[in-house]
Amino acid sequence: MAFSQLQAAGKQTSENGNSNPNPIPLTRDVSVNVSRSLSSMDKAMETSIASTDAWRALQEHVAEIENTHLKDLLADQGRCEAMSKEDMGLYIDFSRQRATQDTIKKLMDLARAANLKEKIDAMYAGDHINSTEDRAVLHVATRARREQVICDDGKNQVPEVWGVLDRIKAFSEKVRSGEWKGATGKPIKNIVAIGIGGSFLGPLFVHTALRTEPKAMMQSRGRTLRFLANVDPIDVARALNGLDPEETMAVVISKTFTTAETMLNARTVRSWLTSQLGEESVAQHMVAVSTNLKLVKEFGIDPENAFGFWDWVGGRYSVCSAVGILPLSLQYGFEVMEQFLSGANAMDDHFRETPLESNLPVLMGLLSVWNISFLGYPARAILPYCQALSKLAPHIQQVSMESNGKGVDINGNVLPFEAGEIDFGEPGTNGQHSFYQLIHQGRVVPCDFIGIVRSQQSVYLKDEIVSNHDELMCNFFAQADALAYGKSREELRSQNVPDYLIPHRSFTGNRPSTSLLLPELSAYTVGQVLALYEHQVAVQGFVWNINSFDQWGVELGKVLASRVRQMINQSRNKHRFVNNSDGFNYSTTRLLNKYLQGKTQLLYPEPRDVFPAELLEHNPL
Ligand SMILES: O=P(O)(O)OC[C@H]1O[C@H](O)[C@H](O)[C@@H](O)[C@@H]1O
Repeated sequence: MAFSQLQAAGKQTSENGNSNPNPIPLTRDVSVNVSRSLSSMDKAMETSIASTDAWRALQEHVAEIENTHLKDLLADQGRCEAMSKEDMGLYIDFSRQRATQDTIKKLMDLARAANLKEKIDAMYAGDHINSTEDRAVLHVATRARREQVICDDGKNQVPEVWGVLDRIKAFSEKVRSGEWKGATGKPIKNIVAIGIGGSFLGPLFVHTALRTEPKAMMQSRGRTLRFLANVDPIDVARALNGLDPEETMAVVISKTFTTAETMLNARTVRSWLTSQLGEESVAQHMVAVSTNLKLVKEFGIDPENAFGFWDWVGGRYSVCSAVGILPLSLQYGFEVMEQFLSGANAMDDHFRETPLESNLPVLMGLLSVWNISFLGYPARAILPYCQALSKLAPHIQQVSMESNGKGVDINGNVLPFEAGEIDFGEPGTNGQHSFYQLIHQGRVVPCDFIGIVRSQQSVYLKDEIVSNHDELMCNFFAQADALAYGKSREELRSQNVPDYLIPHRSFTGNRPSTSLLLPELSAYTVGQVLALYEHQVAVQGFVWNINSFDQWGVELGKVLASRVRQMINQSRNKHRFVNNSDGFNYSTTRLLNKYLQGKTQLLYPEPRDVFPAELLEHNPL
């Protein structure tokens, strides 16, 4: 079946009917949107997954689930066994989700109604499922084994992928061994990776995950990897502070090589380098990763020092391409990064080959659709009990929210329900002392608890009854049960809690979570976790029938920022403030003028060619 036919998912089984037994308004209230014509809404409903029998069966099933409590569901051992899965060393326990085996069966029907399997196959087959940009979605090819065949437009992409990986291996070994010399003959010890969004968050997540992993740690001894993402000059100062330009290499990472923030940061760092090492130093001190090698060359970076990737890799899915593998290989060595790629590849195989019923990303994806679209829980907390995973949530935020934060389906019809998920998270136990209060007694936020069996670092003090890592993991086990079971008023009474405190100290429980247990946090398992979450997000999007691989929503702000940029430039050059004829609304005009007035009172530096290195010297951080 062609992908365009798959997109009409749900039509086959559609029987119109608008009854929603759910007390929560899970479909959009279309009556308030006057700009939306009835016929377009009808069309949207007709083609939507929400019009299928499978969707309606789940809506009706909500009432049954509302009559259950997790403390009872957890007493059913058969259910718990059926709802725990283990594969590739990963153990995932879904038994604390507000779902029964019947729910899973109904979700499988939904997956079939959405043509989920066919859509997964279409992705691997290189169909242009990113239809608004007419692109294939093949990040799985960036971690394919050498002998795999993954085609775009009939051409196997894997040899090109390995062509770049082989170059990264050779280049990183040259730099790490000291054979590659900086402009003054010193070896390169520090890497500053300049990039934002997908050209930053994935690499930062993996870097943070590996910093304390024993093998990676050994490989990175004496080396520094820093990231420069924000266009804020404060971020420049923090990224460069204390680095010796003679020993520093900047890796400019940008899929498009046009992103305003990245390009200004790249020019700023170039100026920092050349002001101290001379114009010619760019050749030894700046390299690039991009799909736009023409612009890389125009920027002044030697094409020999540029590492390409392809338009079939979405920015937020690009960490396994040169975007992540180049800076991370420079820091940890290519061998470590190859392990990471293998882990992601293993999860890719699992996703493609495992029947839906035991497919980990599919189950995670379907259960999150259940939580969001049926139970009415739009948020999810990602809670790793592992400090090394502290940048997982920020990365998944982009993967998930930029992918599925959409208002129309893949055919452009307004969605009759809210898609997307609000993701956030912090490592445990830090989060417990911050936002868990809300999760325990306020809003219901389904949680992903992630625990590790063998910690990257081991501390066991002599007089303690458990090791430090055991202490951390006690919380991993306890929190999931606290959310599920809660604490009843009767229990509190039996503990002689005074009456007036009982409402404050009781917990409803029945709050869903998933527990994920990894044997260890190695480069390999980091790759597995990455791909698990990427595919979960794809599953959600495939079921909602949206295009998870474009991101038009980020454009409007960029266009408006460029108008403001022109205005500020004019105001600086012509020493004037904004007036009514400049085309800004009243509020923005006032805000801009407040800003410009404030700036005139400052001793503002004149534009200059070189980065004011003395700023760093005078302001040690
Ligand atoms: O890699 P670049 O082309 O510089 O893009 C960086 C980022 O730009 C935009 O914000 C997009 O929404 C992101 O998806 C992308 O990752």
